[in-house]
Amino acid sequence: MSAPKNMGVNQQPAVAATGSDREAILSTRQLTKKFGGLTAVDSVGFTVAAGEIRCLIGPNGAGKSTLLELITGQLSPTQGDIYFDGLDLTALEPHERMDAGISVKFQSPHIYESLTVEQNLRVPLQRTDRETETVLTDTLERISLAQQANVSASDLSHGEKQRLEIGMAVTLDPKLMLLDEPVAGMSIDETADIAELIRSLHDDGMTFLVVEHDMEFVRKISEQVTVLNQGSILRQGPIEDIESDDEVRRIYLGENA
Ligand SMILES: Nc1ncnc2c1ncn2[C@@H]1O[C@H](COP(=O)(O)OP(=O)(O)OP(=O)(O)O)[C@@H](O)[C@H]1O
Repeated sequence: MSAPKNMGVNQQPAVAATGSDREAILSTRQLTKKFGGLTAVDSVGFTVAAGEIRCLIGPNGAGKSTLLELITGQLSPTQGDIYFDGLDLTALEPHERMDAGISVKFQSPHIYESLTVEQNLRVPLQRTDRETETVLTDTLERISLAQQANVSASDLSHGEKQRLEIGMAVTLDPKLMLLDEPVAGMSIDETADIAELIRSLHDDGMTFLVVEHDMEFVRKISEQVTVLNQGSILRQGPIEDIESDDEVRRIYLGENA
């Protein structure tokens, strides 16, 4: 997708270019990140509609994680802008982006192994004025870990740890959740649990941008898919169009479908 035309520095497109008439919640304009001579993200103009689950796929090294890190503010762009929910995020610190309503779950678990499940969920809640006990009860139910509330996080399975970390992000009630390969290394049952969790959060209005290689999982959760290749958007559209696209199959899906 090309960058929206005639857009001033502080404007964002009102409508997501996804074939949907829903409002855009996230958009980037000419977003670029160079590491020395390598352009990891190359002038990406990209829009996610409020309330959608968008999957971002592409070969290893395509720039998917870098794009997420630009959105969270872990990385600063070499060029370009990021707009979220009416705000120009580009110069904001990661914690300010979190306060604006963006939560992230990176690829490797970032939980506190020595704390219990419940204690882990209390950590992000310390920075909010949300009603802690109600949020805790709701979140434990939602991530299906109510029975393990007092279990040490170190004793959880891989899938449970991933659910706990998504739960930690959910306690902040984000408008947009970024997930980097949430089902990597999971069993079929664990993967199905995460798909169900994402769909239930989506039903409650949360927007998702999910980087994933597992196409079975992508099919389960996402209608619109963006394909990144060598830092640029190669294709964007409904999952069935993406899966039948010859070039996408040649560079990526041939091995992963
Ligand atoms: N901090 C960094 N310093 C230098 N190069 C980097 C850095 N981070 C990423 N890269 C390079 O940028 C390119 C894009 O990497 P990125 O991790 O974003 O790809 P990806 O699509 O997420 O890949 P994967 O599917 O393997 O996770 C790669 O060539 C990678 O080696």
